[in-house]
Amino acid sequence: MFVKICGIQTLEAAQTAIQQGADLLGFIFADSKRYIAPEKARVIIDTIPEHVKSVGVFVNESISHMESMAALAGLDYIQLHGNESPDVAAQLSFPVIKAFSADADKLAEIKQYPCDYILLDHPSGGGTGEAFDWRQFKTFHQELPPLLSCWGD
Ligand SMILES: O=C(O)c1ccccc1N[C@@H]1O[C@H](COP(=O)(O)O)[C@@H](O)[C@H]1O
Repeated sequence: MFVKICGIQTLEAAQTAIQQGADLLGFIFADSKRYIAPEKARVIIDTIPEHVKSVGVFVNESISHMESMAALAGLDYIQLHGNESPDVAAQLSFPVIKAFSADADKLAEIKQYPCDYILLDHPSGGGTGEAFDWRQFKTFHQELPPLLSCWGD
């Protein structure tokens, strides 16, 4: 099991997530009640152990904005959580996690997307905490890059 805990805003939350076995910590740089400024994220990221990786979540931002936020915060991964085209992902200098709405009909589109991880989310979007029926995607991993599944973290 590979676990990502998203919406980290405090050192205490990061430490608790790590103690509970998180592999990835997510920092929200999109419009959200869980937003964190990159400078504040940097302070937290500087304390996390090497085996835990940091992820910055963005929604439909420019490449230059994401690159500079990622450098400022010291991110390991950029998560694209909007309608970013494959070109955007291909131009980023950071490893990419691409979020897709959990829709079995999108398999062909998802397969073409250049990224390191796929993240499946409820069609209502990121940060809603809505669960989807992940059992319908049980066999996806045979055809896709590594898969992260969201259900209200
Ligand atoms: O968490 C947020 O506030 C957020 C805002 C905008 C885009 C993505 C966001 N979070 C990411 O979405 C997934 C799913 O969240 P949830 O299960 O709906 O709470 C979460 O893992 C974050 O990566």
